Amino acid sequence: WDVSVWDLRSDTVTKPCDEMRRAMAEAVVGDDVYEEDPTVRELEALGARLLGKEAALFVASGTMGNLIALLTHCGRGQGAVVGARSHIYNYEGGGMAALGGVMPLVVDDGTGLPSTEDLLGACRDASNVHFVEARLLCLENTHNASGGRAASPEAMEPLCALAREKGLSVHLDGARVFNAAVALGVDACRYGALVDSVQICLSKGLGAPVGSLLCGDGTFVREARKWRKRLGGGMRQAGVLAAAGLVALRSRIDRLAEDHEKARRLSLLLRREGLDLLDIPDATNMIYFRLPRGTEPHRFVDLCRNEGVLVGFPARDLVRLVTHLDLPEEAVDDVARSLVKAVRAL
Ligand SMILES: Cc1ncc(COP(=O)(O)O)c(CN[C@H](C(=O)O)[C@H](C)O)c1O
Repeated sequence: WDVSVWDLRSDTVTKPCDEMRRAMAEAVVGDDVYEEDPTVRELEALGARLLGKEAALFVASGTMGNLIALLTHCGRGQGAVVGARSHIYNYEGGGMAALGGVMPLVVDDGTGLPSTEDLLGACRDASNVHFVEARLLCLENTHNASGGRAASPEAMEPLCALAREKGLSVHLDGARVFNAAVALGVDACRYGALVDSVQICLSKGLGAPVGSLLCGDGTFVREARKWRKRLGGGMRQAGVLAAAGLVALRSRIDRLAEDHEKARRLSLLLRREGLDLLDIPDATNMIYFRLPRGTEPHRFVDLCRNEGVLVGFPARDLVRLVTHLDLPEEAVDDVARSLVKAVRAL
């Protein structure tokens, strides 16, 4: 592995392998706006099957998949219940408001999932002219800001049942749902069965260069396809990209356990050297650790880069490390040594 720098900023940095590049070059393609690209159709069918949904739509990114779900489920002035620390609420440019006029109804998701009490509190009496009508509950699994924490289907079930009882649809931001499924040893279908729509990323731990799938029932996906077109997301010969996604879904799901093992081992090594790691229940491929108070983030990032490691900074004194398939197991010890050296140099 002749790599000068190990990139642990995110699992979004994974690059397509030779197998994907061959599949991309050889992909049979057609015009996907006419729904005639056979490789896109095959990818959508496989994604839907893996999540136990009727249909799926290939989209350019996880953000686009989540946005299309919000626009399909909610009308202008209606509310989507979102976690205060969720990606949808914090890192998608406010698309739900900017493009959909959808009102975020923010609840605490400190443990990765909101409580049923907070969900109930967000579902206010829509007949009262003062209140926003909640139409959608958005969940995130694994939960990024909680450290890539995986939630079990059992943990999600009461929220989904209450949402249904209150007449809300449920969307799962499943950018890393396969990390959750693999970490907890459950079939991803069990998550799909709990929700009305689920967005899965092909371009993170699964290693495809581009894209996500938005899965749901046929009616939902037909409406979502219309929203994708309105957003300019209708793609022509996208089978070139979908071919990589097929390799990802066919052969990169189970190996996510390797990324989780790398994160476990790296955590052990960093803890042993006294770094202040956050305890993450049901951890997957992420590590968060605190820096000494008052550390200038950019100084630490530079120190790490000088030691050959790129790190992420989700909050002022919090460092995030994400393991992935482009970080080999044998590099973990080097990464640990480099990070400890950078902390010691602060
Ligand atoms: C839970 C979740 N849902 C959606 C997305 C958006 O996916 P993309 O739009 O980047 O494909 C992300 C990306 N997360 C990225 C990362 O973790 O490095 C950054 C923060 O945007 C995500 O973590």
